[in-house]
Amino acid sequence: MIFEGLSEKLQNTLSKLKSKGKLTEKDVKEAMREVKLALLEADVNFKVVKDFIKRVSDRAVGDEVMESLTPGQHVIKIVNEELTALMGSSQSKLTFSSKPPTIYMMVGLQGSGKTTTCGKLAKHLKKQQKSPLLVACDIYRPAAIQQLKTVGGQVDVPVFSMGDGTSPVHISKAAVEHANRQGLDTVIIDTAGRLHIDELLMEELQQIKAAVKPQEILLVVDSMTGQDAVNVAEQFHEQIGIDGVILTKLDGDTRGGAALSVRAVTQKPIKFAGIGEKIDEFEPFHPDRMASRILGMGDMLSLIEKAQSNIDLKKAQELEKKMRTQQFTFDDFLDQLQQMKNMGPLSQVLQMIPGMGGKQLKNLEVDDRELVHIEAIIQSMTREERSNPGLINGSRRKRIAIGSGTSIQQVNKLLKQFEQTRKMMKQFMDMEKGMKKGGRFKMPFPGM
Ligand SMILES: Nc1nc2c(ncn2[C@@H]2O[C@H](COP(=O)(O)OP(=O)(O)OP(=O)(O)O)[C@@H](O)[C@H]2O)c(=O)[nH]1
Repeated sequence: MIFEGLSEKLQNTLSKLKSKGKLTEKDVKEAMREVKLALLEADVNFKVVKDFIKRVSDRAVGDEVMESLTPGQHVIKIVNEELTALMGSSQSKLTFSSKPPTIYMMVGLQGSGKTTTCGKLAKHLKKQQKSPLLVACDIYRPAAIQQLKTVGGQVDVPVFSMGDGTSPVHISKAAVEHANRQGLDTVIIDTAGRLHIDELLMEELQQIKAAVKPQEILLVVDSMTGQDAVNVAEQFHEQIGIDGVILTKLDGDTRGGAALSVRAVTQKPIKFAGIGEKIDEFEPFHPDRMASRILGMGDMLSLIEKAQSNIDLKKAQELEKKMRTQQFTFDDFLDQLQQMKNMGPLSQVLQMIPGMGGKQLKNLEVDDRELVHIEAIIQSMTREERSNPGLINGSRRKRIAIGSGTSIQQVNKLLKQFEQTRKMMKQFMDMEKGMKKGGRFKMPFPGM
């Protein structure tokens, strides 16, 4: 999970301060020592840590404490703001060229996740009503061209390739001409990677850059490599000049060092984060939300955005009506489950809820497999049973358990949970009715 160790340590340290009505200089010093250790252990660049601690300490002593905050909360606020600033303050969006096609040149070491990320970026652009073209310029790794074609197929984006017998400079120029002819407005060039930075690679990248004058050169780095990722970024930037960074594998067991130092070291923004192997597991990088996630303050905004892009509004309205009239059935429940699954693994979704970081999540033991069981149980019910669960007597329960490959206990548990959810919804709806009208965010799925 992203920043798990760092999150836990920072939260522990800062929660000690939270409850204190008054902070002594010693309290702050001690907390900063712990924050420093936590950051170093998370593999954050030493100089970055030093500057960070200095800024936070200066502000903790110098800034006036807001009336509404305790001194402890004030320090947490400063740490949150400084973590955000460290990662770039605000979201840095992709830029587009005024004269299409806009060309993005993707660079990075072998295995960083470049090819996969090209596909993810293409899908992201498609969602913004763009028509991208993927270009296969990695002619050295035997499977790279085929891999890009597969990724292109997955996202339904054309892939331009001239095989491995033509120079990448020539391929990229021809691809831009092709995009022009076909009216494609964005071009994503997948360049070759190497295990280490070498002169030949850099020369080739410089030549492609000179030939197609990309709008942005985006460096793909593997966040699992920590400090190395930052060194790689520094070298790429020195030699070819990059415009932004895409951090991959933030879902892995990363300590977070790369995410926290790459911006400070290169002065180039992190534009996107890869958070899983699947094409959809990709999101714009928001420094403020990431900082709140690290500090266990949750990330409600990302969650709401995810819900908004994955949940069918019309269905949500119908559902609300059903909840009000207590007609919510197992079919609706299944529908909700499926929409929720579209939002990504449950553990990731829950992590965005304030207070759901680290330990709490572990205690919950969220298990996506359980969702699969629930789905199987509902699918083994007849249509009548789904709309009228009261019908499900002992023998029906047995049949459903056998049909879904689960046990009677699991079926019983689900029936009970369903009944509770229904009741809870009723209460929730009644409560809402009693509240004054306003633009509230409606809970999109049951039980949360
Ligand atoms: N967990 C996780 N895996 C990722 C992510 N992005 C890419 N990967 C995986 O990383 C591995 C390497 O990805 P590729 O896209 O083949 O890497 P590449 O950088 O194109 O490699 P070269 O073409 O050799 O330069 C693959 O197994 C991907 O599925 C991510 O965000 N999270």
